[in-house]
Amino acid sequence: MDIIRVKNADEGGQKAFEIIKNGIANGADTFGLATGSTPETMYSYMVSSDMDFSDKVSVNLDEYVGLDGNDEQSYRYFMNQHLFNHKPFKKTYVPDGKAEDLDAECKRYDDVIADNPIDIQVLGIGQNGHIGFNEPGTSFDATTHVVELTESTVNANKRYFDKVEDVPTRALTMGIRSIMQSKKIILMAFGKAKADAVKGMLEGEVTEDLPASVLQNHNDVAVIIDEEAASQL
Ligand SMILES: N[C@@H]1[C@@H](O)[C@H](O)[C@@H](COP(=O)(O)O)O[C@@H]1O
Repeated sequence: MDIIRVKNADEGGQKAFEIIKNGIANGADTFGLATGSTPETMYSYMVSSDMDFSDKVSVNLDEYVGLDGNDEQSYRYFMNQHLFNHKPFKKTYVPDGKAEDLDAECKRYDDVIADNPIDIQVLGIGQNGHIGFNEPGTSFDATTHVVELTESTVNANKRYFDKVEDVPTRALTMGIRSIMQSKKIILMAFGKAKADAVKGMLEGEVTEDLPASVLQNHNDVAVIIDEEAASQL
């Protein structure tokens, strides 16, 4: 893994943006995208650039079950606000959290991923080492599936909701197997709360107990970490 140490989230977002830019110069046209506070600076750099993404495709990692794209807490809404409303893409995919048949939606999303192989996948990391919404214990062979979120994840994400009871307890997520099929992966982690997960991911054993550790088995990963996230290394 290529470990890129930066001062803060702003510099990290800039580095990630440069990797995206170089990727595009080398033919990348399908991007696996992530939500959360971590990639926000990268999206800002994309939005304020003069780049055109109108022939690019995006495939997002995950969505809360029960939230519709107009809901301000949905990941579809987040993506529209932070990127797509400013920089239109040719096509943007996010799992449908309101699908009546969630199993069928998982199958449909696997077809989307198969039809749009990801050139560059952007990831954040949860405090417990989750990627996307693949919580500890998820099989490395998983494809798109419905997950019951752990208490740690619900608590970490409650800051976006009025009260903790409003945080959905289930989500649809791309599986680890699909994430690992991306040609290139950029994982960003900023802040002290991520330090233990970052240490486990980089220095621990490869184990389903810490999903991000699977990235040790991928041959093209850039890990962008700030000083606080690197503080346990
Ligand atoms: N499903 C998302 C992940 O994709 C994200 O990496 C994680 C960390 O979020 P943040 O970047 O806000 O710390 O939160 C959520 O669980």
